[in-house]
Amino acid sequence: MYSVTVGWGRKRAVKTILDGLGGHAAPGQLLAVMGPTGSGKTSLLNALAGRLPTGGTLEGSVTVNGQHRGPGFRSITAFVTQDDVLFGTLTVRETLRFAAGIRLPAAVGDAAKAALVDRVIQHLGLAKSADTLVGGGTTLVRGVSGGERKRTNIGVELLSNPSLLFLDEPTSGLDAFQAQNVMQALLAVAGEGRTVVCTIHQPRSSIYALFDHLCLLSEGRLLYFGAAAGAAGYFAAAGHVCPPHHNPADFLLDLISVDYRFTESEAATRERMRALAQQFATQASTQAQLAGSNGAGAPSGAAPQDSGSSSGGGGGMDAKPRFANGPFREFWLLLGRATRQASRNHAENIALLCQMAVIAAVFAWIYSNTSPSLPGGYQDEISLLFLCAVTVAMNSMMGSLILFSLERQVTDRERASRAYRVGPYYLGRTLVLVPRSIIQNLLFGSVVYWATGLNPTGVAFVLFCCVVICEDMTGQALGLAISAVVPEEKVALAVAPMVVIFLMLFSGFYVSSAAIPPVLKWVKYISHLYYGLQGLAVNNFSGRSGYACPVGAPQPCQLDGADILSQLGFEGDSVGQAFMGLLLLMLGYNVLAYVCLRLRKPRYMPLKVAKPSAEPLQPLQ
Ligand SMILES: Nc1ncnc2c1ncn2[C@@H]1O[C@H](COP(=O)(O)OP(=O)(O)OP(=O)(O)O)[C@@H](O)[C@H]1O
Repeated sequence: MYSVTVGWGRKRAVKTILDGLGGHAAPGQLLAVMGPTGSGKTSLLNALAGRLPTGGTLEGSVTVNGQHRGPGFRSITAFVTQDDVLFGTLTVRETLRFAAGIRLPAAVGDAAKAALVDRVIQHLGLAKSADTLVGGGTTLVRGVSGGERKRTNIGVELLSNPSLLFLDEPTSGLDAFQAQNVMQALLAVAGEGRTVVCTIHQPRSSIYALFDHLCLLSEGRLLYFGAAAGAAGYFAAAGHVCPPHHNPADFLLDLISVDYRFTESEAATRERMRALAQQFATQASTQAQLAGSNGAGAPSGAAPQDSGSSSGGGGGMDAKPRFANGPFREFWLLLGRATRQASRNHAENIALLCQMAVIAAVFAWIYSNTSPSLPGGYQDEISLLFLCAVTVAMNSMMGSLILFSLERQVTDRERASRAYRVGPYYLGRTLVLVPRSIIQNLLFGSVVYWATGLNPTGVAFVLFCCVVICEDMTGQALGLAISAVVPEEKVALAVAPMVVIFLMLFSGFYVSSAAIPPVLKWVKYISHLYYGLQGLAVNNFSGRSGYACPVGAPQPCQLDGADILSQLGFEGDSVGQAFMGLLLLMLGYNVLAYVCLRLRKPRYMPLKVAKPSAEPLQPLQ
């Protein structure tokens, strides 16, 4: 039984999603879980695979080869989610090669892994599109067809050689022909001796004919569990005859769907459902008694069970190591994948470079006439430095936040399959951002710096570029930390600008240090904008003189760099201090992001074992 609590306050109630289900799946067979929308198919599949999200109660017993689901269960099963979460910038072969590399131990050897990938490609009918980019998702690349993407997704999971394969709606979103191809591929997978369990909503008749067994659900109750070919006969015996030349799947779904259009029709269909559920429970119980009296064991339809043997794939449930490879190997593989992704994302790379170049050109144009000798000219320089610091801070933070939010679906799926550790992924992904950060900011600095009146020495230019690069990398780390702390992408995107505005306030530009309330003085120490502006200002104004005073000041009047730094609250500071602050913040934000990512691992609901020794319900024949 699976139930959740819904509603708030007085409207709080317990909702039963699955009730009194039982079943058995055998190796070499394809079991389809079918039912109308909302009948509990996905919940049942997740419950069997141990992937129900936390928040609710799950009671029952799930056994594999007579043993309760234990720590080794994950290593012999694979789960294909309804959405094909793959990286669009890798080809089908690269996607599968990566999966083989990361999920199989190094001892298997590269040649054997490549051979295995080729076999999976052949087996799933992907040879024609093996070297085509997967496409779709967040990329603008067209890529392979929906059916090929789905089969690639299945291939990724098959590479871990599972004995038991769960698939949630493998045909959803596919046209009839693609759906047929996918299901035929699954039949071939089952033919290797694996147990395949999939949910399906409305299969065409040729797909229905591929199922060995059928589990029919309606409103969380079992209405039929047995040979798919025998379902029509079973319901005909109960007075519900499938018309000739009719798709049995359509007939069954019409029969077991609740008609919500009118109160009367809803009551009538619910009553029919109750009677069908009752009839099946009686039939299953009679069959169990007969089997018991024949000495074949006593199947029970009361507890949710699934018993899949494991002759076809990875063997028994002996606990394997948590990860197939060591952290160094994971790091290299993940770094390789991230590098490929970054280098293939041409449109994004060009857009980012153009963005920085255009902003830099606008700054250069607007500030090209500023001069220290003009009254208040130093204020223009401060504004320009502040704008540079804000642009870099904002750009880097939003960029990394969006990037990691978009990748999250794939990484969550990979982490749920225990493909790799967080550390190697995090390190590989962030290292790949470094060259981009350097190129972008060198371009930005080169356009802005020499066109405006900033400190015209080579050393000052190099330091300017180093400060913006460091600030950029710190901003990236902050973006990652926000995306890790706030798991919901849209909320994270709303939080990020607020954080920037908050940090901007304490950067030293809008409010001088002296005016900030003492209780908030510490905020500047966690602001990369503060250190960015500090580094840029100290680099620009230190050792310079001859700045004209603002209009209105008693003339003649001149300021030197130290006076201006003092106005900004940076008197006595050095560029080294700014670098140190940025490096420490970068480290701190990265540690925060890493820890949050680790803590935010996918969590699933534990199973309360209700009937430990019950025999699984055998399918009706
Ligand atoms: N965590 C939850 N909290 C509240 N209700 C839930 C929860 N999980 C599932 N449900 C409800 O349980 C019912 C079954 O959901 P489930 O997703 O398993 O159905 P389904 O048959 O897979 O549907 P579909 O074919 O539309 O994907 C639905 O009414 C759903 O709204």
